[in-house]
Amino acid sequence: MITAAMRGLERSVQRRARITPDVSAIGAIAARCLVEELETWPKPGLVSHIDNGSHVDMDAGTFRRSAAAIEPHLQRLADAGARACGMGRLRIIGLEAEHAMFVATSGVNTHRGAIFGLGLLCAAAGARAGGLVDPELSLGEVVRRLWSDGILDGPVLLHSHGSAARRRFHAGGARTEAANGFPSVYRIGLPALRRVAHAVPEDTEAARVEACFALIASVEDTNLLHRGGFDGLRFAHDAARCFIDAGGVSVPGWRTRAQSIHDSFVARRLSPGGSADLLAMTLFVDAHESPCR
Ligand SMILES: CC(C)(COP(=O)(O)OP(=O)(O)OC[C@H]1O[C@@H](n2cnc3c(N)ncnc32)[C@H](O[C@H]2O[C@H](COP(=O)(O)OP(=O)(O)OP(=O)(O)O)[C@@H](O)[C@H]2O)[C@@H]1O)[C@@H](O)C(=O)NCCC(=O)NCCS
Ligand SMILES: Nc1ncnc2[nH]cnc12
Repeated sequence: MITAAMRGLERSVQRRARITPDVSAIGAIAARCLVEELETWPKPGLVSHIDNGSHVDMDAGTFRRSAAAIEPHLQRLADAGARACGMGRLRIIGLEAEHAMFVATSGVNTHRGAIFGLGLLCAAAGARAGGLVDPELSLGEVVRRLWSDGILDGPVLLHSHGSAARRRFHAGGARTEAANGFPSVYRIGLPALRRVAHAVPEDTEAARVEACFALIASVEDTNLLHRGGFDGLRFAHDAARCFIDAGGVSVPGWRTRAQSIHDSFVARRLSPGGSADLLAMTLFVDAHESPCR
């Protein structure tokens, strides 16, 4: 006999199933988002399946190998989230993922920022799929509630380009973004992605390009600071903002304009790697929180 309580449980499980995939699928979804980020063009200064942007030491193959190598670790982070692990355990898995990335790329840093941010979102998706948190909470909010103290108290990398840029320019970088629940994803990336996905559903790449430019226009990207200082960051913000304010991908000829901005970043050796990571995170959150998928 089905009781009212069982019916209520069934309804709540169905509602969660609509927005929460199986824990075992989370790593594969995350890796797919990394590949979708790569296969987005034009992305100012960044590597894609079309060209290497402002980079001489990596290409699309390097990024594909990196994404494949870190996928099992992204899944381990999801499993750890489902087991209610704390930041100490997540950090150990994150460092093992970084090691796997460096082995796969022969020492090139392709995805350190993505391992950190996307990894935390995978752990949050695991916690949500495992029923440890309110299923209505966004993934960013789960990260903020469960791990923000551990994120901010974690050991500082003394020798990364990012930490040098943060010391010199007092930028917040990847940790601040994560500890605050990924405001750039929720306030900038997702609205831009969904605006275009709604208007032009057949061109998913256009939606990713719009989200990428919107992110570059506002993120305090430590990679841009590392390569171009304040002037480089300002140039990137202004160029991307100009593209979005002129109508972005809704205006005919947008690809040519986007390509010329891409060329102007390459001419200055600028690379917004943090915004690329945030694009992958935007795609991941969209895959988990879009009610109609
Ligand atoms: C906590 C860490 C993230 C520490 O890293 P770091 O001290 O370096 O901190 P950040 O500068 O804040 O950023 C780290 C990377 O995050 C990306 N990023 C930059 N700005 C932002 C931002 N505003 N918001 C979010 N994310 C951001 C960016 O990653 C991308 O760039 C990388 C390429 O960098 P690099 O090699 O330096 O640059 P190149 O230009 O290629 O070098 P050259 O050619 O000039 O030589 C690439 O990885 C992209 O992903 C920042 O680099 C974290 O690393 C840490 O502590 N990890 C330990 C594990 C852990 O705690 N994990 C938690 C659970 S998963
Ligand atoms: N496509 C890309 N190009 C350069 N740096 C990146 N970091 C993450 N994705 C990137």
